[in-house]
Amino acid sequence: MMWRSIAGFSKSVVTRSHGSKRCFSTTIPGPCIVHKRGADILHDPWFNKDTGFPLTERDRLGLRGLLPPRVISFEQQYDRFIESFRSLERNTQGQPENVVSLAKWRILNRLHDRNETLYYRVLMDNIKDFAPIIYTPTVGLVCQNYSGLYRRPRGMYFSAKDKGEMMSMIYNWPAQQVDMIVITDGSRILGLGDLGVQGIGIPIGKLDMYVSAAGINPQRVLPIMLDVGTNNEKLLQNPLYLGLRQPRLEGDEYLEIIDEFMEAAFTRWPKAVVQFEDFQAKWAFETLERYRKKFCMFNDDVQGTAGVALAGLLGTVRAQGRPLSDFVNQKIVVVGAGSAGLGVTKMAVQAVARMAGISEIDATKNFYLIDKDGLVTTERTKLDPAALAFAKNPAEIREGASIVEVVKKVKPHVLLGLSGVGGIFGEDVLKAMRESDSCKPAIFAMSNPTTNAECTAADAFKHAGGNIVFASGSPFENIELDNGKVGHVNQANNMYLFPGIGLGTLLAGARIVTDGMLQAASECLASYMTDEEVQKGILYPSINNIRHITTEVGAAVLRAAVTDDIAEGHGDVGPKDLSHMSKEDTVNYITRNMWFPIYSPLVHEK
Ligand SMILES: NC(=O)c1ccc[n+]([C@@H]2O[C@H](COP(=O)([O-])OP(=O)(O)OC[C@H]3O[C@@H](n4cnc5c(N)ncnc54)[C@H](O)[C@@H]3O)[C@@H](O)[C@H]2O)c1
Ligand SMILES: O=C(O)C[C@H](O)C(=O)O
Ligand SMILES: [Mg+2]
Repeated sequence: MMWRSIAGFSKSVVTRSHGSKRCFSTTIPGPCIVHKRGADILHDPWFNKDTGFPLTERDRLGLRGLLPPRVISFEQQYDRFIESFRSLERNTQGQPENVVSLAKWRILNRLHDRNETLYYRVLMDNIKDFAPIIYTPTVGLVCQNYSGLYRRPRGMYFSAKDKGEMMSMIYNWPAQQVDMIVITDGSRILGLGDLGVQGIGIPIGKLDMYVSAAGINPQRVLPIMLDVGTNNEKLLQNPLYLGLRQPRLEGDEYLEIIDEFMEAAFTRWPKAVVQFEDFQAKWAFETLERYRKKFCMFNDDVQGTAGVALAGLLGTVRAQGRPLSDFVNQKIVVVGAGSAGLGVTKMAVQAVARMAGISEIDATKNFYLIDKDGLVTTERTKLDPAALAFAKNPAEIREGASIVEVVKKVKPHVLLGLSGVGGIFGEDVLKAMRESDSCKPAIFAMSNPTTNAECTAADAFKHAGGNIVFASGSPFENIELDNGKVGHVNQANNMYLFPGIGLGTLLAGARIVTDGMLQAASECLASYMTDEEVQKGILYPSINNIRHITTEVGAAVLRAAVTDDIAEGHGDVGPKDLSHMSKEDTVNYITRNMWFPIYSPLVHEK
């Protein structure tokens, strides 16, 4: 059931990702063993080639007569799909944006359901156009409407009703091997809140990025929905809602379910990597602490986001023309003290402490944390213990001060939003950033999807000025400035790190994901951009380069796992082999192990 990775072929693919031109190699891929015949193959998206089955293969697999006679090449199938996508774009012009976005998602999803090889090929080669559909922002809309959009199952569902059954249920998954699992409980889907079982769209979208960016074999990915109920009244009232119609489990009842799932998953696939995604803050932190030393897992919202944000923050120092060591003097206001905001603040404070050789307590001096009740100070009652470390002295600025008050008083170098509240960086806040102590103030509106971004790119450049550095979690177009220059829009999204973290961890055979591995990932991303690019305000690579940056991040993560002495090797490659690899060898090893979508000859085996 397993497709071999195509040694020697994918390397050219990784470097090729610098451009957007597609190419179809003539390299002959290794065979793929299939245990079914006839129509069963046509109905299995892992093996299906649609009209692309060569005649000899049709004979061997019992497909003769089940397809129209003409054999269509992969290239022709590709072109045909792209043409139907473009024609959909033309035909839906002028229709409401949500309608168009969902229509585009549907056409891609249908291909995903039918022919995975072609799906991933069009996704990879057109990632800039298609990521906003299978990932943020459209994936948010899809989750909101999932019960209505649902046609076919994808991934696995473990519900509170499955208690005691999970160890056997996990064997219902048809693939022998699973490398990457992305799990959610649907409690905080992007900035859209509790979407219950409908949050399954997020693990699916994240794993699509794993396949396209990290070359994880799509037969070895597993999206998981842990349905412990929902507190979303609208969903509970919706007769079409597909999840458990009960309030969310809390406390030990909740933890017992997730413990059982983790035990089951790692019993069947001891070498898998599990990514936690879009859990509400309290469970994001609690599960991370509970499992990070026991299982090979990480939390993308807490740790992936932190690494991406830190890379961007270091980029803003370079963009100001200052040495990186000046990071310790940057004043940073973080709006949003949840799983993402706290993760970012913690990692950035640790970086300051390291660079300045000071304690983490002293390193918090230049950080200001704001939540829904305003500036967090030591005067705050009922403060989340994780936020306490960053609470200010109210003598400096009053408890609960608003964003605009803090910005006016602090004149920060960076204003970073992870609040989930759309438009919260209003005109007054953005205009106040003009008084920043930085020559290139940075505004990071990182909340997703687009409607939940703290401000739009256009508003940021209009009100805060053309000299800002801007980044958002969901994509915006670059802005044409009045002076004829371009206001560059960066996408500060954890997609630049999580695929590489997962890939490096997997190929290292790391037992756990250490802070050293996460730091290496962030540093790799930070140093990826050239000085020339950062001077122009370009802090992150183009999404067209995501496969290349992911390879580099994967190599950095793998090497950090070796340094931390937790790499146990992968397949035939043992820990000794890993430790003897040079940086270049590591990149080559990673590249060789990345899956690439191309039709392999199918060989039937009983
Ligand atoms: N760009 C990325 O890569 C990325 C990564 C992770 C999360 N996010 C986005 O960040 C957002 C938050 O995610 P989270 O997991 O931290 O959520 P969360 O629910 O854990 O935290 C939200 C925080 O925002 C605060 N908040 C709410 N309303 C506020 C207001 N009016 N003013 C100031 N603060 C307010 C809350 O008090 C809380 O501290 C979501 O929109 C998510 O999509 C983006
Ligand atoms: O999913 C994304 O686009 C980023 C992030 O994980 C989020 O929760 O917003
Ligand atoms: Mg997330």
